Amino acid sequence: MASYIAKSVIKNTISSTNGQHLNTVRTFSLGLQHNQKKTLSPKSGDSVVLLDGVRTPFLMSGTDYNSLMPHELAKHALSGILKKTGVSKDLIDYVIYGTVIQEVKTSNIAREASLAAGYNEKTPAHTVTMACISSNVAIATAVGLINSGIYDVIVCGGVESMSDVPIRHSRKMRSLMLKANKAKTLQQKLSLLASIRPNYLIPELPAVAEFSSGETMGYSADRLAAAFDVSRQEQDEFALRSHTLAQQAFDKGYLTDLIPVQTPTQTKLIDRDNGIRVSTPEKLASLKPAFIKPHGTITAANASYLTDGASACIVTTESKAKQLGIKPKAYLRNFTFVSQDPIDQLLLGPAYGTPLILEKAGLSIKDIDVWEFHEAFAGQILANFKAMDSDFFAQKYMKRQSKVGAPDISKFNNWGGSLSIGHPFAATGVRLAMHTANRLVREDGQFGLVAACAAGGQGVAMILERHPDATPN
Ligand SMILES: CC(=O)SCCNC(=O)CCNC(=O)[C@H](O)C(C)(C)COP(=O)(O)OP(=O)(O)OC[C@H]1O[C@@H](n2cnc3c(N)ncnc32)[C@H](O)[C@@H]1OP(=O)(O)O
Repeated sequence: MASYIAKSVIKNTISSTNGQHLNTVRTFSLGLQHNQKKTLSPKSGDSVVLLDGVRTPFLMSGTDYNSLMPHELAKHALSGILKKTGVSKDLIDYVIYGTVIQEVKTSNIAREASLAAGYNEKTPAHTVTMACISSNVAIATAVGLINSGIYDVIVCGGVESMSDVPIRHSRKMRSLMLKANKAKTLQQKLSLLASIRPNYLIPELPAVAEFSSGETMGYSADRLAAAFDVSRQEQDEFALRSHTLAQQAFDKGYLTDLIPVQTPTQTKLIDRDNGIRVSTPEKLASLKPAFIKPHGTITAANASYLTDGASACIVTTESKAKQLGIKPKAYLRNFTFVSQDPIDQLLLGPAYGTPLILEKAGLSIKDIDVWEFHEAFAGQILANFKAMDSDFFAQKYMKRQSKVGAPDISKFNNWGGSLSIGHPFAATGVRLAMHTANRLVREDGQFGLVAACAAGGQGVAMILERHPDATPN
């Protein structure tokens, strides 16, 4: 790690195909050339950087964040990022914040959470939603605003609370209640009351399902795993790997984006994720299928679970970071969003996004030192690997000449992932970016690739480059 920071560089600029400058950098350590690396830098102007990021502990829904409204949970991340970086609230130009299952009372949760966190009331805030990649959208939007010279310092992030999802009356009951509101006489009110039928009282529960097909994410993942011939054992092994690596990363103190939370109803400080659970192959094998019964292969243990949590990060320019005297974590080099058939390719965002982003950035799979994919389901990750490693898939579905290849597993989600750490939908994007940035430092890498799938058959891929001044804390 120290060797990277101490390296001096000689840059030979070569124009890459996408118009970015692909610089060959000769690196030296203790005066000896030992390595050759390349760096991506913008053609002109400042680089956009991920200054730093934080997240609350991610908790299984229905546990210690039970009593919090989502904006109350989000405020911990929003105040936490200011505390961690020392950036004054008055320097924040804008806030972009994601959420997926919206609390109707706080539809612009970005604003409510900023106010709750004590941000300057003069700082505008808007909410974004793109399912599980909402905080990736927040980051990408910030990069655009900064690159266009509109703002300098933007806070991005996301929150999800699955402990108190909006449960609605049935459509018929809602319509009747609205009519009752307008009824003028007692007789009109009584006649509406008399029209209520027992089935009107059945509530509408939100489902983690695709609107266009009605299929749950789990059901779709089960079909995907079967289509790519991913076995139950492979999925269980991957899930166990995720939990084991997350536990190790926590024990070693690597999860430095984690900030403790004190809720009004809890006396103890919440300072760790509570869904990490290193089990045994036998226990995992004993679990029943959760979605397609009785023959499906997705279980509670090889699926991500319903999670509460919030994240926040600061996106700014390299020169602004320098002016503030803060060492950035990483450069935000490039991103792409992808979209495909939401029925059969719902969860294949990483397979579609990875070759595109590598091409855009002028990199190859071998240049990636750190891989961070969102683990919606173990079967979904392994299906993505198979798709990425298939010439047939590349040619038939992506109209590409050949496969991009699967990630090197020794560089993949080395601190666990959404299966183990949890997946509060809109908060996960920042968690992925921070794991990437912090792993690049600890693992002495240069480029990290973040990718995730999202409802609607959408996905994201992003390239981060380690900042030479970055520290792991
Ligand atoms: C783009 C995207 O991200 S799409 C993904 C969106 N997210 C989703 O769709 C969420 C998917 N997950 C879910 O819906 C739920 O977590 C489910 C349906 C899979 C499981 O829910 P539940 O049945 O409530 O899970 P629960 O926690 O009770 O666990 C069931 C059993 O598995 C066991 N179990 C769960 N996790 C583990 C584990 N890691 N190791 C060992 N056992 C485990 C539990 O102990 C329990 O065992 P028991 O029956 O012997 O008591």
